[in-house]
Amino acid sequence: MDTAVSTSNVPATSPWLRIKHWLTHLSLRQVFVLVVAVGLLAPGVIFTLLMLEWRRHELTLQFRAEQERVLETLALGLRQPLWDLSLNAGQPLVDTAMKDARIVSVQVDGTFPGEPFIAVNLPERRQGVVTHLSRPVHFGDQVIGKVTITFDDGDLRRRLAAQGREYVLLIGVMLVVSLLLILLLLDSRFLVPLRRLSEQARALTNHEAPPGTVWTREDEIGDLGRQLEWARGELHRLFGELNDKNEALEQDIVERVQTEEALRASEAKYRELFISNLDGICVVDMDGRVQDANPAMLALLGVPSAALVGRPMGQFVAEDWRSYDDHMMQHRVLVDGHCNEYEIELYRPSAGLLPVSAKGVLMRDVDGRAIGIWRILRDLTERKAAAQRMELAAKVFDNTAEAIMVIAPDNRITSVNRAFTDILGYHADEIVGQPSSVLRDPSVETRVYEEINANYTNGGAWQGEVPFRRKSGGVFTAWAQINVVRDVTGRIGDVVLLIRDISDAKAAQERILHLARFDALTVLPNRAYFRELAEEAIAEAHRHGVHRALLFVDLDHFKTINDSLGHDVGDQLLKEVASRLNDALRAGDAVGRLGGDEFVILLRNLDSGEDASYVASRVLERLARPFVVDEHELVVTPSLGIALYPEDGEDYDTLVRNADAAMYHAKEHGRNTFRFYTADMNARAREILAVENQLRRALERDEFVLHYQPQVAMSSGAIVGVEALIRWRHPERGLIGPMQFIPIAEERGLIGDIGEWVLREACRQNRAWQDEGLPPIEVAVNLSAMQFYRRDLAEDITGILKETGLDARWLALEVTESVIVQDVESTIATLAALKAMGLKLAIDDFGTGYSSLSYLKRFKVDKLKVDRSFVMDIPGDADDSAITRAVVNLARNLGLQVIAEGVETPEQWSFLKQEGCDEVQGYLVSPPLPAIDLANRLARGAWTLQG
Ligand SMILES: Nc1nc2c(ncn2[C@@H]2O[C@@H]3COP(=O)(O)O[C@H]4[C@@H](O)[C@H](n5cnc6c(=O)[nH]c(N)nc65)O[C@@H]4COP(=O)(O)O[C@H]3[C@H]2O)c(=O)[nH]1
Repeated sequence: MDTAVSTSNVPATSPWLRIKHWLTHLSLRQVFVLVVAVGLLAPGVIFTLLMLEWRRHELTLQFRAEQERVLETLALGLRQPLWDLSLNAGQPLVDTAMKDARIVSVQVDGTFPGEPFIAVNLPERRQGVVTHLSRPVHFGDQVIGKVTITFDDGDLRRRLAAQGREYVLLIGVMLVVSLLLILLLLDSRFLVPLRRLSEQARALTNHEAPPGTVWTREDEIGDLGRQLEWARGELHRLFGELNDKNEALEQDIVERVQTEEALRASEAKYRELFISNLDGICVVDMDGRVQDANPAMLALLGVPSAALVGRPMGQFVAEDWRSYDDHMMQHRVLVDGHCNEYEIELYRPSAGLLPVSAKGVLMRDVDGRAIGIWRILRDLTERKAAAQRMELAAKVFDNTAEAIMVIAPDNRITSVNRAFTDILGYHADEIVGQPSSVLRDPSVETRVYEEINANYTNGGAWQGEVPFRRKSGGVFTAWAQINVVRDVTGRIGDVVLLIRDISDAKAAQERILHLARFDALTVLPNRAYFRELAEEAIAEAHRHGVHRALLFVDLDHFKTINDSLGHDVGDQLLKEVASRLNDALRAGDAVGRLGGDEFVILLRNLDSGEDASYVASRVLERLARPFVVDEHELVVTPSLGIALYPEDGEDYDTLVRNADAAMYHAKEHGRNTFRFYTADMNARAREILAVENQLRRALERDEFVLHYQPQVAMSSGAIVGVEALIRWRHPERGLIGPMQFIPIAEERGLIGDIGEWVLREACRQNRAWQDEGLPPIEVAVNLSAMQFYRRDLAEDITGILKETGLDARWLALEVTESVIVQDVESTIATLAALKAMGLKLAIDDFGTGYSSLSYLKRFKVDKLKVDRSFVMDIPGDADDSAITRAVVNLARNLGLQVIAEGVETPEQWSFLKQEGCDEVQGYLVSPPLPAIDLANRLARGAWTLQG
């Protein structure tokens, strides 16, 4: 750097100085190259020049000799030709000489004047310096001519130049080889070691890490290197030691500073701890005087620092506790170095006593000598209040009526109250520590409990019904309120369960639900619930594309039984019917009660409509057997209507409506049967409804009229009685027969009033005929089941007879066989009562019902009426003839009269007469006639079979 500066200051004027400056800045390698180059080049050049000069001289001499020799030769050779002046002889000699390229010209002159004898000149050979040499030609002693040769030294010069180039090349090669060898030597012997020395020296100056240089050479450089390496190693070691000492010193200083800082921080921290501690802390000396107190202690005692510091601590301990506190300090703290927490009361000058927990720790100096006591006091007011609350909570826990159970996070039961042991039957010792799962109802899927667990774990609280298992194994449903207690970090701690046994409430709820769904009497699904079931089944059928059937079941004449035998009997009967209906069904089918005597059956397993008819038949069959209720043997037949899903309706209401219509149809067709719904039934159902409405007003409007059909004695042909048959003079439809409205009136409960009207009118008319002076006859009146089973039937009839003035013996009552067998015992009693009044009694439609012959004997009837259905086909039909014959014989054997109805032909008449029938009634004698016509007929006298 300094050199460079000085370089720039060198005046550029002096070339010598510039060269000197340049030389001083050359590197060692450059200097060596320069020295070797100059050292080798200068002698080489001088040697070359000397050699060249020597060579030129030698070649010049050699050239001169050759010139002399050529000249001599030619002069000798031309002596004769010149003498002879023979050009032919001289010319070849000259030409031979001219073959030498260095000869430019040859001229042979004779001594005679004129032209040279021979002259040959080749000027183009002239390239260098030319030399003219001449020699006389002697012949003997005579000079006869002269030979002159011109020589060119171009060849000589060329040879000299070539020689020079060879020398230069030789010297160049020598120089390069020498330089290379020298540089190689220089590099390996000097420059590389020097560089290493230089690096060593640099490492030495920079106190760098030891390079680990090893010098093996034994020359001066190696020696120097080793010395340097040793010096560097020593220096490094010394620096290392210095550094270590330095670092140790620094570390020492840092540690000391840190210790001081830590001490300061610790002091500050402990001071802060002391100041900010919520517990009252004070330092008392060995005399018990307060040295220092934290704000909490001042607050605890309610005094300022000045009032406490320097005062004996004992002054602030309640008198009662002073000696105890003193004892703890003297015998615990001073002896053991500390004491456990104990309770005392502080005396606060301005606020009275305060319960505190106290603690003491002995303070020692560095030599372990006791120098004071740390006194730590904690307000116990809150803790005591909490303890009281805990005590209260424990009392509540123990005395509450609900079972309480606490479950730890590991699902083990940690505590239970008394109610728990009462309700679940476990003693606390038995259940505490057990997993809560022991209380699970084993029949309930674990999943249910897992869901409950998840609910309260996620929500923090949950309440609902949980099934539990008592120790006894019994299970019950409890209403559980579950609360999760979390710690301050939000982690789930204990789980508290309040368990209330709701089995009773649940049972009550189930009963209510049952009541809401099931008919209380028959325990069948009620109207609403059956609808639910049916709608469900319909929806299911809709989904699966299958069939269903709805059967509407109505009991024939149930109202009669209910009204006559009382509701208790009716209820019992319905229960029995329900039970038999249930029995008639297959699994999966259902029966419900719509109300009264109406039942519905839902058939689920249905392949076709035929299946429904099988079930309907089975129902008919099951209900056909008499029911025994309270000693009454009752026969109840049902009428069934069947509607199919989806053909007859796609919803429940439509299906019920259509099944109902079909049921009416069944009733119209003689009851105790079933009918499938057909589209026109609804029209019929509407018509029935219309009829019912009109019927209700028909009595008021006096639209009924009685026709009378004569009954004649077969023996005499005399009219012995008439059957009163009702007709309805409908304002629009004209005269309507009883079959079109009596079943409806019976079904809708209208028959009572109508029947009473018929009775009254028939009695009135009969009395009127008698009053007219016509021969007295019996008037037979049909009694519906409902009328027949009315409790006050006898009373009513007595009243009517009295009212109309008809003697009882002129009134006959016809009751169908199916009615009287409904309740045999009642029938017997009723018939006896009627009989006692002096009335005549006939069993209508005899042979169609199921009357047992034993009953027949007990029924005090006067007459059996062979049903028209048998009479119709006699005498042609053997069966009907046999039945008719049997009935006639039976009547005779029992001492009863027998009358055949529906007699239309003389053959029937003859047959009946032959069999011994007493009376006949039928178109053969007369159709039913208005009263006036009948009177005329009566007046005409006896009827005889024409022809
Ligand atoms: N084919 C045919 N029929 C004959 C012949 N002789 C009479 N009849 C009909 O047979 C029915 C006889 O009455 P029933 O068997 O008591 O059957 C009666 C009876 O059960 C009921 N009925 C009629 N009036 C009353 C009534 O005032 N009260 C009650 N409860 N039922 C009545 O209506 C049923 C039908 O009465 P009606 O239509 O008047 O039909 C009458 C009568 O017109 C005959 O030779 N051939």
